[in-house]
Amino acid sequence: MMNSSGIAVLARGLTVVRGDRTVLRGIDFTVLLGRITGLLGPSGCGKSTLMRAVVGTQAKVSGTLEVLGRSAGAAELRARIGYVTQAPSVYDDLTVRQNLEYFASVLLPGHRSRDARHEYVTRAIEDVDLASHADSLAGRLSGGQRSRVSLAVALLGTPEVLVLDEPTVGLDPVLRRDLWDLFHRLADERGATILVSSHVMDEAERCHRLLLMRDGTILAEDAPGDLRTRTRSETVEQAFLHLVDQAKALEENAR
Ligand SMILES: Nc1ncnc2c1ncn2[C@@H]1O[C@H](COP(=O)(O)OP(=O)(O)OP(=O)(O)O)[C@@H](O)[C@H]1O
Repeated sequence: MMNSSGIAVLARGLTVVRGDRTVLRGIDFTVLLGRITGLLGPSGCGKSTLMRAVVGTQAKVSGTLEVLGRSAGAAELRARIGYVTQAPSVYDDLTVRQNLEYFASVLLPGHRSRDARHEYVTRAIEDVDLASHADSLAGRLSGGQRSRVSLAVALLGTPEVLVLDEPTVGLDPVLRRDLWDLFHRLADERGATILVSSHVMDEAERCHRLLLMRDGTILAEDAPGDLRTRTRSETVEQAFLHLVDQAKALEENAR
């Protein structure tokens, strides 16, 4: 469902404390509807924490965080957001289809939903290109295939927003390319909004927009091309390093 603002996620002064650390430090950003936004930054900078806040599973969140015009974590958002964590959550002793049928029955309970469930399951399996493994036990799949089962679970019920935490880690180049093609199909054909994290900078070029993070802050929010032009860099990686150096210089001057 579109809203008139064109904004899927809006954060203002978003702060998250984990243990005794302030992991997100009063950050502002927006994620646009129907676009692929890449969340990039080094390990430990707060990408997963930001995603958990967006899907509403993170404690100690303060500031403004709205998703599809509602407060993040609101019960009515649950069916409208698909979330894939870094650890694939699939049952090894069930087949691919059984895994999806189980999650579909949680999403759409009751015998009246049986036909819709069947359609969702079949479509999700096809989306992630696992039709030939639909009857294989999840425990016998490769790592990449298991992560695609997790992605299929997130695609059930055609959510408007997909939050994907490093979905391409450990995948070979062909599978990575296929997954990115799928993300673009989901955005172009279904109007899905995708927030996807990665610490591989070459994946940045595949996104419509980028949020570059460093140490709990947003360094830049821009389209890859604009970011390269603005920083006079040839690659997003160089742009990122340029912005890190700039931020460090500012910090030192402020001391
Ligand atoms: N349960 C926790 N308690 C306290 N601090 C935590 C907890 N979980 C994570 N952190 C800290 O929060 C910071 C951000 O972690 P987060 O997982 O969001 O980073 P990330 O950018 O997703 O990293 P990666 O790319 O390695 O997954 C890290 O410095 C981490 O040590």
